[in-house]
Amino acid sequence: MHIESILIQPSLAFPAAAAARAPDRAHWLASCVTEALVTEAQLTPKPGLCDARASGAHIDLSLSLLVRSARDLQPFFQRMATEAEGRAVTVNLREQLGELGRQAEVSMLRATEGVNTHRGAIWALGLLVASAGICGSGASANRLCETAGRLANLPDRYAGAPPSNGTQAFKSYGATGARGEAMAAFPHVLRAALPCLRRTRALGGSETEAQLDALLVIMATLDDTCLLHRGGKPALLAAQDGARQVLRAGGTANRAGKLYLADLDRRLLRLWVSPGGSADLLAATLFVDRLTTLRRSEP
Ligand SMILES: CC(C)(COP(=O)(O)OP(=O)(O)OC[C@H]1O[C@@H](n2cnc3c(N)ncnc32)[C@H](O[C@H]2O[C@H](COP(=O)(O)OP(=O)(O)OP(=O)(O)O)[C@@H](O)[C@H]2O)[C@@H]1O)[C@@H](O)C(=O)NCCC(=O)NCCS
Ligand SMILES: Nc1ncnc2[nH]cnc12
Repeated sequence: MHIESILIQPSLAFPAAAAARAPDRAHWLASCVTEALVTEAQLTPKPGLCDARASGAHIDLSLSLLVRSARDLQPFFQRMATEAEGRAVTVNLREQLGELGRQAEVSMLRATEGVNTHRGAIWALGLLVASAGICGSGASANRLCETAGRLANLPDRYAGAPPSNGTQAFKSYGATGARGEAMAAFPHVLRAALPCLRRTRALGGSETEAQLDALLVIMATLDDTCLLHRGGKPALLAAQDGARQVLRAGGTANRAGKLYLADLDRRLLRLWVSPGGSADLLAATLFVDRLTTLRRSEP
């Protein structure tokens, strides 16, 4: 291949020095993000969300669209990991990641013909994949979330402040949404979902049951702006109460828990609301779990 044609390839458009440092690890990290997003999308039956059965409380979503979106985003996550590799947590890095995040959002909307499939996931998993680049292999879940939180707390001069569901949810309900969760170092991932995922597995539950329980434990306390902006406080409370009811019944590995889960799904569909932020945080949990339990497979 001629040198000029290499230089204009989009996948090589980022700093050559950074790309040369650890392309294999960045590629692997990005493939773990995609795997986490696809696993979340395929997980069935999720309450109110799009899954392998149906579109949930969405007219414009499908499992194949979520999978396409997850695959489309992989090169952006790889660039975020490459960019962060071995760097310190600085405003400069935060702004570079913000630019990549905005480019990823544009690409997602192009790939899905305007459907917002993964805006929250780009934010949460973008910060976490960058954190994995900064921390290097072998970092604990605690360190990964704490480093991602430090990045989220830094200002990004170029972010702009377009009106969004998040800003509206903050004005109306004081909910800090996706920003607040990241700035607090992902407490729903670290202290709720990850322990829950591992507990259900340890108790002999199936992988599906463990992932569903992890989703429900997030839903039980998260101020999910997707629920708030479509259904207000009643939708948020219905989702939180319903999730707690399943967990109190012993989770989805139990018969009663399964029945309450089906009940919750019906309630959310009746209200026509969907916990999209909780779905993103489940994907974030699966990513952190993958990085902290299968270290031997890291390049
Ligand atoms: C910093 C941003 C996240 C700002 O975004 P925004 O101001 O909109 O903030 P939030 O609403 O709080 O969150 C954005 C998305 O995050 C998900 N989410 C919601 N609540 C939480 C929560 N408590 N914790 C974590 N994550 C949360 C959620 O994403 C999912 O839902 C989306 C689908 O929603 P839906 O309502 O169906 O569709 P819409 O089209 O939005 O609604 P309609 O109006 O059509 O009804 C789907 O995307 C899921 O992913 C929230 O939507 C961030 O966006 C930002 O600044 N980005 C720039 C890039 C950047 O800086 N990146 C940094 C490095 S990676
Ligand atoms: N499975 C899903 N259904 C609806 N919205 C989502 N956002 C992220 N994952 C989702």
